[in-house]
Amino acid sequence: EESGEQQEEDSIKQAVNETSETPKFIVQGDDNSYGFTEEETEKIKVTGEKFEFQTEVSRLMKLIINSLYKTREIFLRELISNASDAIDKIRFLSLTDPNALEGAPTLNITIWADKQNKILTIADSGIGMTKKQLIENLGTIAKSGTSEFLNTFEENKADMNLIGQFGVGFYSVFLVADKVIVTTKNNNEDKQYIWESSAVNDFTIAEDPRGNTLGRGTQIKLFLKDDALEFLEDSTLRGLILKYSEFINFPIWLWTTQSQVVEYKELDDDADKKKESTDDKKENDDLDQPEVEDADKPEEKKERKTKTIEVPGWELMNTQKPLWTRDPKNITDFEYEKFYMSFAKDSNLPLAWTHFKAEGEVEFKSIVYIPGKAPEGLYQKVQDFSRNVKLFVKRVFITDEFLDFVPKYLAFIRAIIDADDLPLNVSRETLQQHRTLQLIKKRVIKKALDLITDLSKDEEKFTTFLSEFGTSLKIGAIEDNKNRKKIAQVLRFPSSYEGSNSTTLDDYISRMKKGQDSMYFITGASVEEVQNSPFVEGLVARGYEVLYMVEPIDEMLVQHMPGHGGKMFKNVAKGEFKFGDDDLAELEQLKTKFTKLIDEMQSTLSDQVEKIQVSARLTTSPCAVVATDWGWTGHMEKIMAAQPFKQENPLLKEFYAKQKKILEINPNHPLIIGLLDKAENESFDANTREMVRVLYETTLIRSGYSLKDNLKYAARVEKIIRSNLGVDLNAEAEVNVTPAEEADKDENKGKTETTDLFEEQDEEESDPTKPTRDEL
Ligand SMILES: Nc1ncnc2c1ncn2[C@@H]1O[C@H](COP(=O)(O)OP(=O)(O)OP(=O)(O)O)[C@@H](O)[C@H]1O
Repeated sequence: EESGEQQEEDSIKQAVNETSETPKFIVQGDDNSYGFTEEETEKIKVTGEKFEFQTEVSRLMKLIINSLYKTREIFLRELISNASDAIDKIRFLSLTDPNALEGAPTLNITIWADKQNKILTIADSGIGMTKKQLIENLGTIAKSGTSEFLNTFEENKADMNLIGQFGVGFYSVFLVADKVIVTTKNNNEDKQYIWESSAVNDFTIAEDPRGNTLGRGTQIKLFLKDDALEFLEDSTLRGLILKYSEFINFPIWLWTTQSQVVEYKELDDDADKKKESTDDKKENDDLDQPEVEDADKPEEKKERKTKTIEVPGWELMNTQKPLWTRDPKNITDFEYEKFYMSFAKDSNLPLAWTHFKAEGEVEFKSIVYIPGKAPEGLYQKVQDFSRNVKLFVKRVFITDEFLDFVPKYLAFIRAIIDADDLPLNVSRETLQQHRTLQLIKKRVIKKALDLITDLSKDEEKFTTFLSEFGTSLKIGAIEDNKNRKKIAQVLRFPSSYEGSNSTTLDDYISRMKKGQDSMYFITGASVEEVQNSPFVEGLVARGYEVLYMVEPIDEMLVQHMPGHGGKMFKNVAKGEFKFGDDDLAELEQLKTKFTKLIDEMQSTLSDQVEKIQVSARLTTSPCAVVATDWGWTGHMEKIMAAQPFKQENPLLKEFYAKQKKILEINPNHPLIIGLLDKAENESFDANTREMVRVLYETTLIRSGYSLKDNLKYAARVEKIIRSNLGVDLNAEAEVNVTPAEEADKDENKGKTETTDLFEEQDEEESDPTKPTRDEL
């Protein structure tokens, strides 16, 4: 194990050494600083082509320029992240093209501040951009949803921190700079180009008059605003780079001035000369200390002295040992959280994670995260691929453009995968089909589900999880045959059990009553609706528990997942319903007792009802409408009515809608007993039949169905009210309305509000008790 770790360590070191060569020494004011002679500046002016920014970009720039955003330092995070992406890209190309790195063999990011000219420069030896890419990448925003983002931004000053997530990170440079020059060189073009903008409506692109100075890569110069000069300070930059670049896999070098204590031998007669040539303050500080020692050791006085000098040079800011390659034992939660926020570009903390090393059939290291919040549009397909999984091979970033690496229902997880056994010399497409990758997928899915199962043991966290990703989990139970059982174990539903707002299916099963062979459930729009449903009352009264499936997806879930733990689901609003054997015998007796009534009712409702039967499920309601085992419940009917289903499959819809229903009657309800009386006494007259129809339609409503003909129902109810009040059934309301007159076309002409007012005043004036206008 240990030697494995050592090997690992060595191979990382090797990987880093390949790329961590110190950048060349720079001198303030040379090419690396302002960079252009007057002549060159003139040439750029003459040859530069002007381009308009896309409208969205201009809108965004305005927002950024006028923003009083407090943490404008994020611009550095965005630039470092772009630089790192650009190096990832060229490194990936170099795997198949050995010449790709030739132009600039050292892969790194360099940052330096030119205090004199107030310029901050960030450079990388990444892939660089061609002229066409410059125009596209730094002039337009391709990402969908940008307009919506800008709208919310303009309206309520949304969090500027989100800028990176919208693929517009580059433009954040205008938070701190009023002019930006981007110099870039890509292998596919001989020329090096200069992009320049002062954040107005346009930008210019010109060929670099200095020629190819970069070799390859991109250099971004920010001409800092006067209120942003803090970003030239070593200490500020050092702090920010440490904060934002901790997980960048390439060396980041900062040009700093470091204090160094140096020892030197002093010869008596040289001492004074030296003193003059160095900085006063430093010299005094340094020379004070040794003097004490000098008294003790007079003979060394002339020999050794130390002093502090300021040495400019490149300082390496990061260690680049990727977090996933480290031993989980030595990684704190805080580090995992920071890493997540950095690689997932999420400003929310992750909810949970698992860090593992897969061995055996396939070997890889991985960290799988569950985010704290569901990303926007989780269920809408905005891109063909999702960027939720980042694949590395031996720490080289390969791709995050996977076509469904994980099944859609797990699309919310974020993962880093670093494999050792994938071939690097194949295209990304071929790679996606590779057997090893298929094995990796399987492992990652299993780990993600294990993580969810573990999380389900933490009540608080799991509640958050379900409110964010509960629907995803149910989609999983519907779509993923192989993992359905595992997913079903963590599903939760509200139920009638002591007002429980969530129970697992296993817990439900453990509470099932003697002789109960299935898990009772009802679907509906809300817990309030279903718990008062006639279908639930009898069961709850008998002490049975009913699961409340109140999410739209639940109907589909029970269709695809017919049961769990050896028990089937049973929709209490559907099909036959029987309890124990005692109940059965009693039902048989009741059936005989109610035959007459059932026959009468059946003949009344023959066009709508397939069957009428004595109910075992009702207690307080007189009756209920039950769907056949293969028919739709009222809730399902409503869901289907809301679907654009009609166009897709009109025949199927009609088939279901025409399914006749079952009417169950409650043998203990006084209304039913009253009707039985009528049936037995041969007094089931037209009036009674009408009542039966109203009773049936009212029951339809109570059972969650909608009526086929609301007007007919209303007319029937009115008839009953009339006969109860003793009002003539045919008496009509006296219609006594004055028809509106045709407007006289001339009447209103020229009449304005002022003339109306005058008329009123004139009337008032004619009152003799009131003073006249003149008197006033
Ligand atoms: N240093 C760079 N080297 C090469 N290309 C770059 C560099 N910086 C930016 N780009 C190009 O410009 C594009 C736009 O950059 P921007 O930061 O605005 O968005 P993004 O990087 O695509 O999205 P995000 O900010 O979410 O990472 C990038 O996609 C990339 O193609």
